[in-house]
Amino acid sequence: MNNPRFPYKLYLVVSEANCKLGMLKVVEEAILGGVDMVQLREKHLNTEDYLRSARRLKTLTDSYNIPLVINDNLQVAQQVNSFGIHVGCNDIPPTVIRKTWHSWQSIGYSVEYLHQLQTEEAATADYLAVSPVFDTPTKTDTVNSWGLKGIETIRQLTTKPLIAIGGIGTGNVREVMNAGADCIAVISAICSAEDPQKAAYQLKEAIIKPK
Ligand SMILES: Cc1ncc(COP(=O)(O)OP(=O)(O)O)c(N)n1
Ligand SMILES: Cc1ncsc1CCOP(=O)(O)O
Ligand SMILES: [Mg+2]
Repeated sequence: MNNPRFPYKLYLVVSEANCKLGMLKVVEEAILGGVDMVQLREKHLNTEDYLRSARRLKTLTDSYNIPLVINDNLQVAQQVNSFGIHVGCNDIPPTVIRKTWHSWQSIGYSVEYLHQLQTEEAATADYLAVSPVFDTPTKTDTVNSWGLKGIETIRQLTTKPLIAIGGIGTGNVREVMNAGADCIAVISAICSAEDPQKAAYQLKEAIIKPK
């Protein structure tokens, strides 16, 4: 499905720890391979170190005109003037972020429970993440794996852009898109690849060329 409000198809989520080849190298290669949105997700850094890392990454993503999203930390997101912020059920609510966030800045919100779709928080978000689609060792503090049926259900209940995340790779990306996702977000499929550019290219091809 092509959504003019959300043109991004392949969304890379990174942290220094997840990128054995080095985060900046992985991100640059992934952009060259076709990634069109990047999120910095550092779960264990203090705000000062998170900000330092975010500034370095923003310089790189800006040089390719690729939007940068900051996970969880509004202070870091504001200080680097990021394109977006991504939050979940246990983070700062989208309605609170919206009060200080520029209208052009994007808010992503993870959907872990169906009832979230009826909330002001989901209504305020610019896009929703179906989180996680499949079980993944990369994030284990999850409540429910939606599966393909879950994407189909959520697709019928909202017109917001849907990002699918969790356990997605070249082997299942097409069925995830066919179930109704607008965009695929990955960590290990690119960050753990020996050749991140090739991995990104293959994912993007599978996303944009339906078979
Ligand atoms: C694109 C995207 N989707 C989902 C998540 C998960 O967010 P959250 O539920 O807040 O969990 P943490 O990432 O903070 O552990 C995400 N980060 N990005
Ligand atoms: C951050 C996040 N949110 C839901 S699943 C997940 C991890 C996705 O990692 P992978 O692509 O390696 O399964
Ligand atoms: Mg979070």
